[in-house]
Amino acid sequence: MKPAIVCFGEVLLRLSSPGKELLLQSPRFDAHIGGAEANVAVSLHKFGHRTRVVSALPDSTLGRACADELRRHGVDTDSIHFGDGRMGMYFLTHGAGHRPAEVLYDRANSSFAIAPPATYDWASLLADARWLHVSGITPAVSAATAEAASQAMQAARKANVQISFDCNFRARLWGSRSPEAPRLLTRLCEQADVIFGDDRDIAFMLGFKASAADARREAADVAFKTFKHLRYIVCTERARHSVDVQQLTGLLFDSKNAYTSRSYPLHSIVDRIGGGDAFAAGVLHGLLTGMTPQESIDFGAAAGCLKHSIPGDFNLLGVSDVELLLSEKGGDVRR
Ligand SMILES: O=C(O)C(=O)C[C@H](O)[C@H](O)COP(=O)(O)O
Repeated sequence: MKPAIVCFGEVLLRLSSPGKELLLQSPRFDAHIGGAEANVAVSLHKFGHRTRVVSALPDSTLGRACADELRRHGVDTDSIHFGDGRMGMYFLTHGAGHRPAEVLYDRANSSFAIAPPATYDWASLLADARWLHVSGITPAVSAATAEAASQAMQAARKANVQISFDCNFRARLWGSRSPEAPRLLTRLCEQADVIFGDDRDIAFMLGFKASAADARREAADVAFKTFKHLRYIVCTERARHSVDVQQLTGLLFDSKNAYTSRSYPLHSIVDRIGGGDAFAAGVLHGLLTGMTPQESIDFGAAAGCLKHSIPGDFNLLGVSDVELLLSEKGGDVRR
């Protein structure tokens, strides 16, 4: 069996208003399953990897249905703990025109938030793993999940499992624990081989202030000096050209070089939630399959761009879909 990619984080139920409506403008919600690490696991499975989500869900119809949905997309859910607490949820209003999208979290005291760190036996959860992926959302959820994330990463390091960490800063989630965020995020980045984060994340964690025009390179240099296991730091750049057209570019830094992807205009966006996770999964697919850094960032940016065309949090597209975009041979209809 192929070695597994383990993703540790909260699985969420998302309730979004239909179309571009405001919440409860009409009395309906669309339901999707999401969560940063689950999104990465699903996308990596679609790219041909064996993926496992480690998490905690309520032992209820909702919790079981969420796990079923992940399993439907090929993710191994056998290590999900079903216990006390409630389903973590978020409400989403899609953005339109000048109105940004809005996320309302409803996940306090969720099963994941209250699960003690000892819920997870990392030595066995990582025994067949080659990679561990965690995001900065996990330590933001609760003190218990921050400790569990740290234990997961330490166990991975000990077992020679590669680690990626997506900073994913969510101010609304940290709430009153915000003063602790830089220290807790730094502690996790110290274990990572690959960090998804930009100069704002590095500045937030390390108090660094960019002086030159190339803030991202400077931030990457600070990160390489601070985090001894770091091999790559990766981020996206989103430029807004007009109300309706944004542009997405991927950037990957190693300790010496910078690699930049093609820039993709993002118009007719169907659903932008999960675009960052699809990008991360695309870059990880590149690194896991021996692509060069340039090929990896190209694949990641194309995957992130394509996710904007898919409703829901998951990028359900496969390698050939991404390759088609990379080849620039895509057209209106594939026949
Ligand atoms: O915010 C959270 O706590 C979540 O986990 C929900 C979202 O599904 C991902 O965060 C998507 O993030 P992007 O890929 O950056 O759009």
